[in-house]
Amino acid sequence: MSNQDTMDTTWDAPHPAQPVDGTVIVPASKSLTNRYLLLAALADGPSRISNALASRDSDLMIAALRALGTGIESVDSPDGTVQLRITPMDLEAQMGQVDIDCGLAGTVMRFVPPLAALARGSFTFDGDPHARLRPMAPVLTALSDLGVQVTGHGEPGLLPATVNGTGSLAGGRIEIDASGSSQFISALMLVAPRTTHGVEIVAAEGRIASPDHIEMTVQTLRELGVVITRPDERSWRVEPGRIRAFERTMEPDLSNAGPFLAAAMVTGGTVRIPHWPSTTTQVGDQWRTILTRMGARITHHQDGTLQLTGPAEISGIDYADSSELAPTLAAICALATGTSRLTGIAHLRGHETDRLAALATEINNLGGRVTELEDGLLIEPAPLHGGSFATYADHRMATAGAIIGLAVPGVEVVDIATTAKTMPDFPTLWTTLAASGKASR
Ligand SMILES: O=C(O)C1=C[C@@H](OP(=O)(O)O)[C@@H](O)[C@H](O)C1
Ligand SMILES: C=C(OP(=O)(O)O)C(=O)O
Repeated sequence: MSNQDTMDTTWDAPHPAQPVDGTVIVPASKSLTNRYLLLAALADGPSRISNALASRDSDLMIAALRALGTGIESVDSPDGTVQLRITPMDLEAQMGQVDIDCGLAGTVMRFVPPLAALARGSFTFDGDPHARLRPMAPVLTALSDLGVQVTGHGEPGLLPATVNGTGSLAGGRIEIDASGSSQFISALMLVAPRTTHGVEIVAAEGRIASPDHIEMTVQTLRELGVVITRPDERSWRVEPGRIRAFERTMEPDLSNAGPFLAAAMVTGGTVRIPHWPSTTTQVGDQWRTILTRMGARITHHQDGTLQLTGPAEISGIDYADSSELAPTLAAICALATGTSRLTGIAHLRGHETDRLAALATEINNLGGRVTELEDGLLIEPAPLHGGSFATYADHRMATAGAIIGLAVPGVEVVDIATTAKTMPDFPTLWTTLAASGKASR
């Protein structure tokens, strides 16, 4: 596959002589930060988000919401975290013609168009070159089905596209094909309480991608007072009503905790992640199950710190629906002594890049034995060697390359800066962790 979206700078992945032994403060969840930001724009009063994620995706969400008339003030806290104070958008304001940059953020390109339909103006969405390849049709079609005027400017069902908002949405029943992304359903669900009659969302026949992220949307809305019922297991009825203003502290991003936990897995070291929530809607909580099955010893301490010690040998795993955890998991599997099968992730072909092709190509370039399946990856044990690891503008490809480099000498990750999408400090956090080992390996 081509690597045209990436820059050609390379980063020598740290390859420490000792197993890692460190504590990592993982930045806040992208999925929670961007959901709460959008809901604050629609809430019934000013809201506050503490420990907000500061990254490209959250910056893009903030810029998009500001362009729609939301007031967002960023205040640096003494502990180094960011607090956002949000004043809801004025749905009566005339916004005119507004351009919205989605970058490569799925949460911006899918979640913001329905919000634009509630505003007054003409809102044109576009993004990075690869954003124009990510599926958009189910969101744009659902908006059309709800009576919104939507105009595409490129290939049908892709960005760029313009949404003409009239300041209100009647609501109604819509069917959404969520086989390509859970974000299509989340997008309509997030604005549904502010429609006149509410929305009943029915998942069209077929697999529902990343279902945990839909549940995160449901739980977040319910927590803010929105009534959601389940007419059956493939539909959600969202009642019209207020979204309560709130003050919330964001959890660490448990998906982004993955690479650091992986560092302990692949070096046989120990990593501690403070503030691991005892209950959460984040898919990354599955690391506890996944990595235990692969041989890790995990303790969740009373103070909230999750501690993981990696095994001498990593076991392979059969795992379905790993969603955004898959690139990190694939990197760990490539270093396992047994075979792994990651399934239920066909929709990863529409993520930041075609992740199934990218992972197979890049791991195999380092001597790996990865086969693309129709809906996932088969990863067989093979001795890996150093080389260049291309990342295709995908932050999780970059962290996957770093994980392999920790265990294999001479791995050079192309465009490590792409990690800024959700974790701008990744290179520093990683280099510090890599240097944390005490005992000899
Ligand atoms: O709603 C969200 O915050 C997300 C949903 C998932 O998207 P898909 O359903 O497209 O996998 C996930 O992979 C993405 O990183 C974040
Ligand atoms: C798929 C991902 O992102 P996005 O929110 O852009 O879809 C991801 O972060 O793995």
